[in-house]
Amino acid sequence: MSSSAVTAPFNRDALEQVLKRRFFFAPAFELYGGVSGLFDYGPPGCAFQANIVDTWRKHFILEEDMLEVDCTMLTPHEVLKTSGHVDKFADWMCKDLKTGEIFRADHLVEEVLESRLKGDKAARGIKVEEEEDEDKKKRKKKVKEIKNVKLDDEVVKEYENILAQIDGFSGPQLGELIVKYDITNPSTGGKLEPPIEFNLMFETAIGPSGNLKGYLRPETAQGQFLNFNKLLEFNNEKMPFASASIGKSFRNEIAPRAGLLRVREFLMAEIEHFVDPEDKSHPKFNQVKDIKLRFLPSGVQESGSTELIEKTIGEAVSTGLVDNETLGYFIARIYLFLLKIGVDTNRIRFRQHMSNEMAHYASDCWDAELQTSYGWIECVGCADRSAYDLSVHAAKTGEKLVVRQPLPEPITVEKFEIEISKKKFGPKFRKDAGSIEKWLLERNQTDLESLGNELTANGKIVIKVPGVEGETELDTELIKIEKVKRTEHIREFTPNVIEPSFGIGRIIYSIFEHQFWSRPEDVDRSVLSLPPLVAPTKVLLVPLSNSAELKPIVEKVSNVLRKNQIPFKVDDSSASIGKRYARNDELGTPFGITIDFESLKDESVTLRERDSTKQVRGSYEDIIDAIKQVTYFGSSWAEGTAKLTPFESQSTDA
Ligand SMILES: Nc1ncnc2c1ncn2[C@@H]1O[C@H](COP(=O)(O)OP(=O)(O)OP(=O)(O)O)[C@@H](O)[C@H]1O
Repeated sequence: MSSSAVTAPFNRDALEQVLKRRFFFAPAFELYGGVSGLFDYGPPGCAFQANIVDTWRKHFILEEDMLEVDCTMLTPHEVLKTSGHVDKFADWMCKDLKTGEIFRADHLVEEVLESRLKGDKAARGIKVEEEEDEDKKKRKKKVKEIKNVKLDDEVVKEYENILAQIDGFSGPQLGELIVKYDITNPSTGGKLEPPIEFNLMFETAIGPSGNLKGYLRPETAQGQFLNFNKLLEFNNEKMPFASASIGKSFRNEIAPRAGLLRVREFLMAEIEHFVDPEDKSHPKFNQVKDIKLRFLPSGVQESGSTELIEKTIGEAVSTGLVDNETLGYFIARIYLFLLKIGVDTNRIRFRQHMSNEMAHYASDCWDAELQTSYGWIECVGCADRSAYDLSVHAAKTGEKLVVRQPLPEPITVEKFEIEISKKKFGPKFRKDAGSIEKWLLERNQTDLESLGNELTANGKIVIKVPGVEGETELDTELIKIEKVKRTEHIREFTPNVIEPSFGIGRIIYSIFEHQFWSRPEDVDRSVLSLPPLVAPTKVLLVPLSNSAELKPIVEKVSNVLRKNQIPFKVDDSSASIGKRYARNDELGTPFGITIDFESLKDESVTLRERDSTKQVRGSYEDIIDAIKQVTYFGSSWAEGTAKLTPFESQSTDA
């Protein structure tokens, strides 16, 4: 049973208590008061995460023959400068002039406008569903903003319009909104400074001299790009291909919040799929084309709406809503993965980045967002990053990051080429000769055409080379730029990159919310309906009593479970069987095996299913086989246990 089948409203407080009590995760360094945005995973959290990662590896890496790499988290400054992170990986923050309190500007605008809209609804007598978790209650007490004030209809429209596009505003635009709507520190009403940029990377120095500046990586992608040539060679130069990486990333978030949803250190799983820019079709697109998804296109958001459009991924690609087949293929595969690990199908949407939100080099970008009690949360990003990353690293290092493919037929091309008179260059420019030469050789065809035209017209060109003092003048004695005809046998191109990027912690937390419910007969008995495939422990082994007589058969069943590599736990405590099962329902353990005195006679045991509490009986070997079928081979409970005998005579859930 999934939570969607249960009528009781979701109770975040209750979920948080279970997650804490069962040590799925907890604030790190709690003994020292904790540090915002840092969390430790306990045993069930670790096992759940490991199973999700294992499923991810099988679903993506195994399925697509991807090449996994494990690159370092410490990254030199130069790499992240080239990738653009040093200059642009920032969020906008604003400071309360008086108290020094710091807010992330877009989140502040969002929260304040949302709370004003709620107040407006209340004033109009419209019922608003309120989350009543501790965190929110505390904040509500502090937030002076939330008043039941009716707003003008026009203002309501403006607010809704802004909220629909909240991810797309620049810092100065957020500053204007803060002034226009008189947004202040929600807890004190204090005035705020205009938003300023805050770079999210943790800076450090590599080595004892302190001379080599570095950062903890904010994503795993750069290591994959830098190993492109080695990976292409490993792949026998075959295209397209994908690399993948799973590892920690670090972001110094301005205001970590909402538990695992916004943290400062988190596990990422990222794919870089390298594809021919002239052919972004995907050979397996047919397999997914009929999958129906819910889309929130950029145009809809820009018109101030959040209405979802439902269509198949095939239609989305053929109508141009999603830019290309490969991007569409990954969107569908992301969806299937999320379903497999326990995300509720009704609470997934794919939101397109608006043009002002998308990186300038990206050609299309969609986020898989999951609905939680904190709103819609981006859990997977899926972007077509074009040739940006490989191009900038190639330009910086002078190393070609390209694919070379033999052409079926030779072709004749006309190209601008530059000829440098090295004999004259050295003596004339001395130490700068290398930099100037490198700069010239990095020019693309458009640059060369205009430089060539200038050289022909004026007999010289004047250029500014970074790192070379003043301007550099070059005449026809030093360089020639001419259009030449050549026959080419090889096509050389920089691949484009489609990048699905998963935040494992955000997905984990969303699944907790999607699969948490309470038994209708007793609200204090909560269940985490984690799919057997990813549940931390698959089986709870429960001897009916702790009589020594049952020990040998418990040992026997344990050994077979161990031999089959099925994670299990024995609970031979003196608590009632019902209590023992209730504990494990909270841990998401999908199956229970009860061993009783009958088992001594014929080695039969009872198998209980967590969600329905249905039971079947059979030999322990058949029961373990059924567990294997349901857990690892996709059988339903009914299919997996078809050969076993329904067992109803005694309820173990009492
Ligand atoms: N602070 C964070 N805590 C947990 N997960 C994160 C965090 N930042 C990013 N992620 C995860 O990494 C994935 C890829 O990162 P990406 O750079 O696309 O996120 P982002 O657009 O910066 O996220 P946001 O806009 O929410 O800050 C996200 O989809 C998300 O699942």
